Amino acid sequence: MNEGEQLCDAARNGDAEKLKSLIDSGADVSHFDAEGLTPLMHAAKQGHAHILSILLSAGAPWNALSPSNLSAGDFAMEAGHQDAYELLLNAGIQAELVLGTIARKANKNAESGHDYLEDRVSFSEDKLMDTDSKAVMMAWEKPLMEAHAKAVCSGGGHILNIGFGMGLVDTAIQQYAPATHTIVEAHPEVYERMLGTGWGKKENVKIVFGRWQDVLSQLETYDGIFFDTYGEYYEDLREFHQHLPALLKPGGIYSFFNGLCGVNAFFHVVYCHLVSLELENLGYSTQLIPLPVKDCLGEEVWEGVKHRYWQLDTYYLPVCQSLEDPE
Ligand SMILES: C[S@@+](CC[C@H](N)C(=O)[O-])C[C@H]1O[C@@H](n2cnc3c(N)ncnc32)[C@H](O)[C@@H]1O
Repeated sequence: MNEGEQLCDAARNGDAEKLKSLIDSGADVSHFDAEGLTPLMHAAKQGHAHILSILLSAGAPWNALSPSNLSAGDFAMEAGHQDAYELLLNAGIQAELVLGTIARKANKNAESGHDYLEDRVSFSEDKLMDTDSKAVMMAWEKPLMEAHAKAVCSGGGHILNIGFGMGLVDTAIQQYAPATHTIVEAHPEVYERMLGTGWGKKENVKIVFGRWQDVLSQLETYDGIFFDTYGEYYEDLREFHQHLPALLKPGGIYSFFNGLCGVNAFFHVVYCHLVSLELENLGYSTQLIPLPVKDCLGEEVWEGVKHRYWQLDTYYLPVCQSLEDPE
């Protein structure tokens, strides 16, 4: 048995002494065994929290994935090992807080050669697609969009939505008859379709055509704000959050499409915590309201769609409000 296999064995058996001596002699803590599992995954499956600590301190990656796309945190979560789960969760949050920004920026720069906004899009009854057969927006999200609209319109007044897509959230926002309803949309064809379907003629609607990053000076202050763009990254969402203090009125409600790492349950939890922490640092509390989505997501929903951007059973709808707002 090579050192990597021995490490996996020691992790599985909870044998700290053996594990430490293997690490000291240079065994690779990020080794994948024949099943495609790392020592961290083995320890997580068994709930050996002390082993996880040793491995993480020795540099074991918290976010390695098994062949079935599960991380150590997913294994701990599935087996109900609470201590192990919390340890991995903290490790994930810390790693993303410290190193994530740098890694994500590098990733964004490497991938940003292709600009969605310059591509054609195609509309059908149940989806809006880009040229790469990736879904920009899908009709299964309608109940989610209605819930977002209800949240951001709960105080009435002036509402801002960033990203029109299929107009689902905007249609729902209109039901609340806001005093004004501003929509920012950057894609020329989506914008054209908005005009073609009468959105430009609605009395309380103001359409701002352009990337939100470029039209901030045309925006005012709002009682409710919703953010849901496409072809952007977590860093763009973070950047938008920096502008919240200038855009959201005291007592206002902010929400965003929470598709963060929507294909992996544990990464999703890490990112829900991360975004809540980052919003807290900006002075906002975040409540995550669980909404079951399993029933709206049959196999047929994804027919012809290249990337299943959501694979989880529960959607956590964020409702954010200033921590300092009067009750
Ligand atoms: C996921 S869709 C929004 C779906 C919408 N919430 C709905 O209910 O149908 C994202 C939209 O954001 C637009 N978009 C992408 N990047 C943008 C940006 N930087 N500024 C404004 N809109 C953007 C896209 O063209 C697309 O129409």
